[in-house]
Amino acid sequence: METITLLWTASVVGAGALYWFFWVMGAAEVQGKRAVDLKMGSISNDNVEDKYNQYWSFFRRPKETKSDSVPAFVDTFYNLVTDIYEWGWGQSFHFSPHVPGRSHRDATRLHEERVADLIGARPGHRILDAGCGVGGPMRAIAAKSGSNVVGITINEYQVGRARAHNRKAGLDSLCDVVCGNFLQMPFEDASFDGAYSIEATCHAPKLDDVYGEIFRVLKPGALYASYEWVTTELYKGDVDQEHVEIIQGIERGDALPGLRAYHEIAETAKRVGFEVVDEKDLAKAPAGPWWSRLKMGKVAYWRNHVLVTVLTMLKIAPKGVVEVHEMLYETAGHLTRGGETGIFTPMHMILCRKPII
Ligand SMILES: C=C(CC[C@@H](C)[C@H]1CC[C@H]2C3=CC[C@H]4[C@H](C)[C@@H](O)CC[C@]4(C)[C@H]3CC[C@]12C)C(C)C
Ligand SMILES: C[S@@+](CC[C@H](N)C(=O)[O-])C[C@H]1O[C@@H](n2cnc3c(N)ncnc32)[C@H](O)[C@@H]1O
Repeated sequence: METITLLWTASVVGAGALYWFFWVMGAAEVQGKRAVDLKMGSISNDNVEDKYNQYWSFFRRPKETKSDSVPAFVDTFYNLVTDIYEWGWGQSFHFSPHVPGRSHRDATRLHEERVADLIGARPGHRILDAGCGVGGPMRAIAAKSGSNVVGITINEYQVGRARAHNRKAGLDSLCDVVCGNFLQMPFEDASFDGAYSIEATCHAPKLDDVYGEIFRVLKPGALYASYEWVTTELYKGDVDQEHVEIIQGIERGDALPGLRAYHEIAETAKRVGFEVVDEKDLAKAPAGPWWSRLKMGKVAYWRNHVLVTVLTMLKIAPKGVVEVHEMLYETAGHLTRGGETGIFTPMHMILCRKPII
């Protein structure tokens, strides 16, 4: 083959490989975010480093002084991670039990639809999603049940993303999103027919405050279901240093003011006035391991790391993305260990009813 032909073939193959690496392999498994569109939420590019440092300074403060600043710290966290989550995970920011023979997308949807069944959502109902992210669960629940879902998130950037996804999915007549704090919600008393939260109330410094607010806005007789992040009965923090390190790693990488123990969930629900209808760790057998999706990805993580590094060097992605991506990679390790040891679950399900007085 002539040199010119060789060079020509090499450059075509090289360009094809680069295209595949960045755009095909690097695309989210769900349509939406691509690596080239990564942003840091509503943080301007010059402020990313400061915000990232501000995020870490939270963990250096004594526990008592942290409480008031939690919503702002959680908001900063979601500015930093929302796009990376969407790009590398999808529009639903939660785990689900692995279902043999089904895709991650199906397993995610089934886990969300279970909530609609638990709370008996149906057409005409107004349902609250406390901590809605970019709305993956809200769309699945509205589509399955025909109910109207109102989501609340502390992060303004997520509101924009969620509304855009709702429109694109043709579900904006059923799904609404507001920016606000679920510890002080801008909703009338007794104005919802049902409520749920998926892996969100773990961000509340005091669970009583968010459960109390949800209790207030529900109509008497209405149901509330939640998937909670908790330590299980296997957690032995007083005698096992590895347990402590895993749990602290999860807290640091997921903006948590402090993980709760599984028994605190029903205690809190009863304290604010709910009747507990059911409670179950959905991660327990026969459920497939929720953490397997995190483990499968060594090559994917490496590819993503190369991608964010190159995109940052080219100034396509903002400075700071690499650091945030590294933090998430480490967190994935802690979450996986939490799952393997059985000391942590992200799906401690509780179903409660507001009594009819
Ligand atoms: C409920 C919460 C979030 C749970 C999960 C949706 C996220 C927890 C850890 C995240 C990730 C870890 C590793 C990332 C990887 C390095 C990157 O290349 C692609 C994205 C990740 C897989 C990312 C995706 C979302 C998580 C699984 C908390 C915050 C209460
Ligand atoms: C891990 S995400 C889960 C999102 C969604 N439930 C899902 O499964 O896709 C947690 C969500 O809780 C929201 N959140 C955390 N603290 C909040 C607060 N004080 N008020 C309102 N939303 C909050 C975050 O903004 C984020 O949207």
